[in-house]
Amino acid sequence: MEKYDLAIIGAGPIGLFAASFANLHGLKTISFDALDEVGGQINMLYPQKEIKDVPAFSSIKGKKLVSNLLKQNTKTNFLLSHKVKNISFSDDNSILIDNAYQVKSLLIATGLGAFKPKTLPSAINANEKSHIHYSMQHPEVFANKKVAILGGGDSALDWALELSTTSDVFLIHRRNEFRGLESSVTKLKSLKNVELLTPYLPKDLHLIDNKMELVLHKVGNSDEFITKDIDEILVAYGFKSDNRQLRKWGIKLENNLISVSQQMHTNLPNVYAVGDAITYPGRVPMIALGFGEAQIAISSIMQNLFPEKTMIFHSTSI
Ligand SMILES: Cc1cc2nc3c(=O)[nH]c(=O)nc-3n(C[C@H](O)[C@H](O)[C@H](O)COP(=O)(O)OP(=O)(O)OC[C@H]3O[C@@H](n4cnc5c(N)ncnc54)[C@H](O)[C@@H]3O)c2cc1C
Repeated sequence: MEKYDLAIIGAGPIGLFAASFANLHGLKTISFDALDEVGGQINMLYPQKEIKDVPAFSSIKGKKLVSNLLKQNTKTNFLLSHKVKNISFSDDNSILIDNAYQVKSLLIATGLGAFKPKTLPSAINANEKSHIHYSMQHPEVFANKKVAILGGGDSALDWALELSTTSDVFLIHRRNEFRGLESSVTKLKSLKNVELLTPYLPKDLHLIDNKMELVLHKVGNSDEFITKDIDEILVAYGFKSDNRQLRKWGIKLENNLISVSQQMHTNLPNVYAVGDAITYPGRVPMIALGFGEAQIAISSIMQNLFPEKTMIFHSTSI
């Protein structure tokens, strides 16, 4: 049985920062994530976005923020592609995770839950699958190609803008209106290498000689179809998140989010929670706010584990 002071479930931005702050306090920490890479929503949804509201950076690319957070984690043991399914409590109040890891404290930083992309409903064979993508983690795959982006929300618009610098883009949405910034739509409409196709839905896909034909059906008009030659498809239909296990673990939820005290403590002994997984009056889903919650949680955990220690936050007082 592996033993740790602290386990963190979720290696999104908030779990990553919590782990590095735990490193600073000398806590032996293990961090789990269901995905095969750290970075949570940033990595999956907007690695190329210039984030402008993280303190001390006038602007920082999502990907860079995640790699900076990872660099601060010199001592964390990361266990990726591991979705935590079970937690149970021993008589000494230690916590068993998936019956293999024994920890003194647990920090839940699972965001809205383990997420999976909403996939294309049409039947797709294995060859075609290799041309269908659900994230922009590797933008180089699309460079100098014809790319169909499916969807009408923020991610579809951001990805279309990003790829318009390197590729020919078809942005395909089932409605005439997009659910995102009007300025992004105006900008996309002005670009020669971007075609907005609305209201269309993908109907069929053929892969012939490594070239794909995407057949589109005009919504509301049963016999109007158009065909586009494309190289890659980027699906931006959003993600399904699953945090059902929280209920199973006995954690008190409010509107499917975890209720916490001001110390980020849940209703269970030695179990804390931070980031988009939690709720309290006035909370907003922002990275900087989650970083502060991580500091509160780790400080509470330190005080709980080592009550005899005086927590020194700064050696000089004012
Ligand atoms: C398109 C978009 C743009 C955004 N832009 C900004 C912005 O500019 N500025 C800003 O401040 N915020 C922004 N946000 C919000 C920000 O991304 C979130 O507030 C932040 O990601 C929350 O971090 P988190 O670590 O709490 O959760 P997440 O990033 O959701 O990470 C949670 C992690 O937990 C893992 N997980 C879940 N369940 C389990 C399990 N059972 N076992 C193992 N692992 C599990 C998941 O796989 C995931 O990696 C944006 C969000 C979106 C969608």
